[in-house]
Amino acid sequence: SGTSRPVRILHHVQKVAQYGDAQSVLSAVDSYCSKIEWAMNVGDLKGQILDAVVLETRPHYVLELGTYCGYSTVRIARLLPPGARLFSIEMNPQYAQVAREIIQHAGLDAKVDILVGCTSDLIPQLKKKLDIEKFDFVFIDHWKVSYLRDTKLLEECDLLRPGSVLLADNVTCPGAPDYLHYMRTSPRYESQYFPSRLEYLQVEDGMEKSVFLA
Ligand SMILES: Oc1cc(-c2ccc(F)cc2)cc2cncnc12
Ligand SMILES: [Mg+2]
Repeated sequence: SGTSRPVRILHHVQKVAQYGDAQSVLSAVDSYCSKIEWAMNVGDLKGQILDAVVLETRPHYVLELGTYCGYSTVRIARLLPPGARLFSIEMNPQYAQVAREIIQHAGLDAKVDILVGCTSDLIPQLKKKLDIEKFDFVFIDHWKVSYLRDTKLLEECDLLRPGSVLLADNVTCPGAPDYLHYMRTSPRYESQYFPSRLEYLQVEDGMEKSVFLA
């Protein structure tokens, strides 16, 4: 097949979703990935947990680790007040380009910056590059082996404040056992598990919400 899966998703969004309507973009991705071909978007079921945590947190500065096609980026950005900013890190340049076009189709490109590179390289540069002090909300959804390393990097780079909320996808499937153990035993976090299902399937998955204490 000539195109990639993310490009096929983008073409479907551009064909069926209303320009400037974030909800129609989310619905287009979810219908394509539940009926035509599976893709690793957070999906609508876990997406409702993400929505609830974002609304409860009311973040001004948001960091996302792992953009893919931008589904969760749109999901989060559509709930942010004017002036709030979302920075999303994606290491695959093709994914990043598809995400930019899906986010633009949703009319949310003014709130979102996609940074292409490896989280371990970019996280230490964020304070200087973005002139940001701390992140109020972090959505972790990239490679599971990097969850714990990157969380410790956020701490070391002083990018979290008391009350910062971290929400991690896929802590059950594919799983992030070292991250879960750290979050559930560290005195620096208050952690809570939200059981759910893997996107578009009946497989068990879940999200871990962790509040940084100090
Ligand atoms: O939500 C996700 C799901 C899966 C995944 C893949 C294969 C499988 F069999 C089960 C689950 C992989 C991911 C990688 N990065 C971010 N999110 C992901
Ligand atoms: Mg995921």
